[in-house]
Amino acid sequence: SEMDKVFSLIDQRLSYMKEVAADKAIKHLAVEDLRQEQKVLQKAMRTAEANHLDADSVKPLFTALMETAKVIQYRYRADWLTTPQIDWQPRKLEEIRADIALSSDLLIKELRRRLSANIGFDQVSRDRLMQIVDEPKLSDADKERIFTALQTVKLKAAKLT
Ligand SMILES: C=C(O[C@@H]1C=C(C(=O)O)C=C[C@H]1O)C(=O)O
Repeated sequence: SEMDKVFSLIDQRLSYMKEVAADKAIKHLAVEDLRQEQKVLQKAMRTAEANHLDADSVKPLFTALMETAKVIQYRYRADWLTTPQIDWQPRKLEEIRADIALSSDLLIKELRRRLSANIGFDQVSRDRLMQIVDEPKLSDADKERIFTALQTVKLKAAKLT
């Protein structure tokens, strides 16, 4: 439903991580790419600013999203050490990253819509997040981190002129 849009976009962003992990595993690349993380964070803050959100307030959210993105990748990678099971062809990293960026942009726009309608993140919405973000490699504690970070996102303060 409309109320769950934020959570399904977060789930969508996380759903790309198995494919990212597979491409990196095949190429023997590290999971963590700090240069890319810097880019993702900068872009999220710019997009937030353009969407009337407080740019600094999206930092904890994107930090939590990138942390959980790495958690998922590390867990798949660990599994694949003992039971190699990449019997499919992942897309190139740049292609997957374009999809990830699209999910991030849509998430920010949806956050703006939601906060502008004065809909926040209460206990009921926490339970919805727990249900909708159903990435098998994430624990409830991982999801709880995302929820806590979501609660700090705020609209830009109105300018006093
Ligand atoms: C998803 C990736 O893996 C990690 C997670 C990132 C993210 O969530 O945006 C960015 C860089 C990596 O540290 C990636 O490399 O693109």
